[in-house]
Amino acid sequence: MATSCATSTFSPLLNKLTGRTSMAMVGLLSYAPKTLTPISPTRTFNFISLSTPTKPLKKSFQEAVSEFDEMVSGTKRKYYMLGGKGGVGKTSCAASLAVKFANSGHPTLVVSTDPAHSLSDSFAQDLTGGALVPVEGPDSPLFALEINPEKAREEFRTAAQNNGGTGVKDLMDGMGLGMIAEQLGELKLGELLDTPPPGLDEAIAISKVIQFLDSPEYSMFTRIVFDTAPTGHTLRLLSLPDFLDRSIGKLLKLKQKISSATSAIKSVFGQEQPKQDSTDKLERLRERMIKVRELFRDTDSTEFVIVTIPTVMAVSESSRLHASLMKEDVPVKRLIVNQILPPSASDCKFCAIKRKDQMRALDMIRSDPELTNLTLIQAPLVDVEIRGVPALKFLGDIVWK
Ligand SMILES: Nc1ncnc2c1ncn2[C@@H]1O[C@H](COP(=O)(O)OP(=O)(O)OP(=O)(O)O)[C@@H](O)[C@H]1O
Repeated sequence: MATSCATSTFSPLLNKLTGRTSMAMVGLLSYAPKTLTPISPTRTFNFISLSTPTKPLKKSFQEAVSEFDEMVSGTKRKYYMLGGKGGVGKTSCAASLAVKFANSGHPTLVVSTDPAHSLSDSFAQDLTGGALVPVEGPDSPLFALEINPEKAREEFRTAAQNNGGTGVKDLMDGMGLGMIAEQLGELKLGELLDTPPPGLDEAIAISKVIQFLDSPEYSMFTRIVFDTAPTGHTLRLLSLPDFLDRSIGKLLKLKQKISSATSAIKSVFGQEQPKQDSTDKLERLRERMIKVRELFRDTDSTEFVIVTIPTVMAVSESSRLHASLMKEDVPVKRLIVNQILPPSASDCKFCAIKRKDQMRALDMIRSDPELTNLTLIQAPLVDVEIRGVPALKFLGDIVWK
């Protein structure tokens, strides 16, 4: 008997047909447009059964559990960074993890450092503004924060310029020391300031969170979940703290040289000393960058969770991401494979072909030397958009077990 792929009303029938009782199974892909009903706490969500895989799977994959007990245990603060290719479901998985932590008793903070924020969309709540916003719904406090990358970038630019960029060059030019400034040109400071390297905004966003976390307002949070920017950004971010550390170090050294070279002139002409305040600001930024680097590598408190989908392209990118994370000594244990289709029990050719492709991608993961040892978490493709706390709770209860 043929079953349709168009609606979710077939679940009981399909379960009967397949003899499956553990999970409701729904049709996934409809060629007809589908009207989404608004999400309410009473809404029943359906998802895809994966209880009949086509091939025997290795233990961790078969169980498909994230070992959430380990993630939730202890009150010492832990950081989870979710990252992967664009559009694979990083935000949905990060937000669902944050909801799950909060419902498990952890005061939780979820932070978006992706310049293209989608946390507000995911929680169906306005979280913009760069300040902590309480998320309504979970049992324990859950706050969200979308960092404004433009603001963060501006902060760096101002601090750096006050300390050794154009400000210094102008000062030196004004004192007839332009030659020295040119000789120092090889430091490429102007370039750094005028065109900040990609990933800078995210690095500053994370460093900002670290700065916040020292304040009493943030001390209650025992779980911090980062929804990070897509892979390319994350990779650049990883090498960025070192780069910035070096660059800011150069700026500070340059400033030292300049202040000693010009001190005599300044005393003659009565020029103002550059403000100590801005040097402190730059020095603090440098220290925070070092903390970001340390945080990313701290196996006791931090874990990077890779999110992917079962396509050859996404798996290849995840493999490269994992290799880069390993190279940078960033701890990774789990890989979420999101949006998995069910075995095709219907006569829907599209679903069958799509599923076959996905199985090939899953085989790739199993044989990929970079990914094979990770705990693989299967997240099904659900038949509604994951939006709002009830939907995130639903997804979280499937993914984080
Ligand atoms: N398991 C799932 N089942 C159904 N829809 C999903 C699932 N996971 C994610 N989605 C949907 O896919 C879309 C993209 O998800 P999301 O925003 O979480 O991805 P992302 O990786 O954070 O994207 P970006 O890289 O653009 O930030 C959203 O509409 C989300 O609701």
